Amino acid sequence: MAQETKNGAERRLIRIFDTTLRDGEQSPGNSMNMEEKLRVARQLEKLNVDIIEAGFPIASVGDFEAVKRIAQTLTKPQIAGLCRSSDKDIDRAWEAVQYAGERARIHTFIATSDIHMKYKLQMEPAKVLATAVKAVKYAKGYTSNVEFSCEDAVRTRLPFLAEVVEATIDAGATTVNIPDTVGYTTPSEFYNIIRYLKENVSNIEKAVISVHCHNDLGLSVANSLAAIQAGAGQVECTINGIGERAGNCSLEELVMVLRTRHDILPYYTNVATEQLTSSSRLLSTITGIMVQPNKAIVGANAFAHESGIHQHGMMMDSSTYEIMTPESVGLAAGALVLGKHSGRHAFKKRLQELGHELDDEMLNRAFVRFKALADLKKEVFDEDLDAIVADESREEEMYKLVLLNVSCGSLSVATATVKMEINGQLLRAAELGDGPVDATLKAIRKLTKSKAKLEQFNVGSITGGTDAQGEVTMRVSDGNHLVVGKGSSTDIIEASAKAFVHALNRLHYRQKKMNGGV
Ligand SMILES: CC(=O)SCCNC(=O)CCNC(=O)[C@H](O)C(C)(C)COP(=O)(O)OP(=O)(O)OC[C@H]1O[C@@H](n2cnc3c(N)ncnc32)[C@H](O)[C@@H]1OP(=O)(O)O
Ligand SMILES: CC(C)C(=O)C(=O)O
Repeated sequence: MAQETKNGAERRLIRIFDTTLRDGEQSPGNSMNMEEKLRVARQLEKLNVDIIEAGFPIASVGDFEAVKRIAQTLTKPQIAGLCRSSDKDIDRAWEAVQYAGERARIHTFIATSDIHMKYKLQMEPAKVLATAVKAVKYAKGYTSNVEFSCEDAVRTRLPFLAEVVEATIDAGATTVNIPDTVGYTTPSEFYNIIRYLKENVSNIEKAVISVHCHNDLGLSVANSLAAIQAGAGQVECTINGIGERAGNCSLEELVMVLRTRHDILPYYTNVATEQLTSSSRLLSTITGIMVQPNKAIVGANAFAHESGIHQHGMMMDSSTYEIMTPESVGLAAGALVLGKHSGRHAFKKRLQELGHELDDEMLNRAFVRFKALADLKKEVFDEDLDAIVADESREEEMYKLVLLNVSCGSLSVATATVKMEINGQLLRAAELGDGPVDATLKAIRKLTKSKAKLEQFNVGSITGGTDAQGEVTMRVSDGNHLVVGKGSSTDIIEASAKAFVHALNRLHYRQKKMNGGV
């Protein structure tokens, strides 16, 4: 487990437990269907994380099937399924993860803080302790690889936390997780909590201590790092830091802290950091949620130098303003420039570098879109490719936009004519509206008979210049589900129409899934 460094000092392995597909997916706007989850899981495998928490199998049939499929498909990482401390949850988790064979992990949890025990579980501490022990023993009946989490550990009385940790290790837990469920702790406090457990739990060396930090106060990465320094051996984190409320510890940030400051931090991870950018982009493409430009490591500006003094320094030597190289996180230097003369090989290679593995049919469709775009733009950027892939790698489409014609101006009423293919039938409608987007959405609503509500509408430019692609992101709800729709085009009205049709297709898919049709 330990690795020698050049100067003979020991480095400790920090296991990376990725929960993008479980805690990450729990946050609004981030839910994914099975195919999308599988694509993210494949990318996480390339990223070489140690453990993937693929979902919460008892939560829904869809979640169960996704965990099962991921366990059946991936060959390298351990696959964990989360479950409450109850036999039926554990049975269901095992049913899904068992396909990973020796790499299957059951992750069971129960809350241990007074607040959670009293108000949520309405259980006495002794009952919680007994339930936790029983759950771990029951899970051990299926596999030796059992993780136990004390939910809201940070707000748990320390002697009780130590008692639960000791008892669950005795019951067979091989990883014990200490979550900061509500993002409340600070680095020094969390360091002391982990040290307390190290010093007061007699069997602590028999299990790996894990931490799972939320970001409510913006401290999740700092707290995880403090826990590592206190002896934690596993960190739970997510791509782009997504997760409940303000999110989880960001995988890319934590991993790059360990890599960049290896001079003072004697730890290492197995993560292939060159895959970080692709992983981040793939997730954004799938969920439609972009990372803020100034986000550390994967934000669009993370390696951009705009001001003169910085640019001058960079020209003299990049170490003046760069503490890590763009290449180390997968931002390729000297990448092929894609334009209208580029061929399928270069196109496919760049897509792969960006984390997009498309089947032949999707690749062909995306290539046609790429050529059309290259005719309109001088240079096609990575962000343009992400948008094309987002448009093309859609789940089964009930509704297809065939044609859009809009007329508007300061003196005329906006009119939109839309032609769509619905269930193989070509239909056309025209509507007037309060502006071209309103008219377009009205016409689409008329054709699809949809009453879905537009909750949020954002338009942004993918790259610079007047020939840039506009990207529209919408949140649309049908009362039962809230989905994100995305569309891109050099024409923002067309991008809006595509985003709305994308959202309607997603709602249709969710509806079908809810009715058991998927
Ligand atoms: C901190 C975290 O991130 S925890 C993980 C959060 N993730 C999720 O909740 C995933 C999605 N959840 C779901 O789909 C649903 O909540 C389900 C399927 C898990 C449960 O649904 P329901 O049976 O309808 O219960 P509901 O969610 O309303 O309430 C939770 C129940 O679990 C109990 N419970 C909560 N945590 C635990 C636990 N760790 N162990 C045992 N029981 C628990 C609660 O006391 C409550 O019990 P009650 O129904 O007897 O009152
Ligand atoms: C179930 C645990 C690991 C969790 O998600 C939390 O406490 O935040």
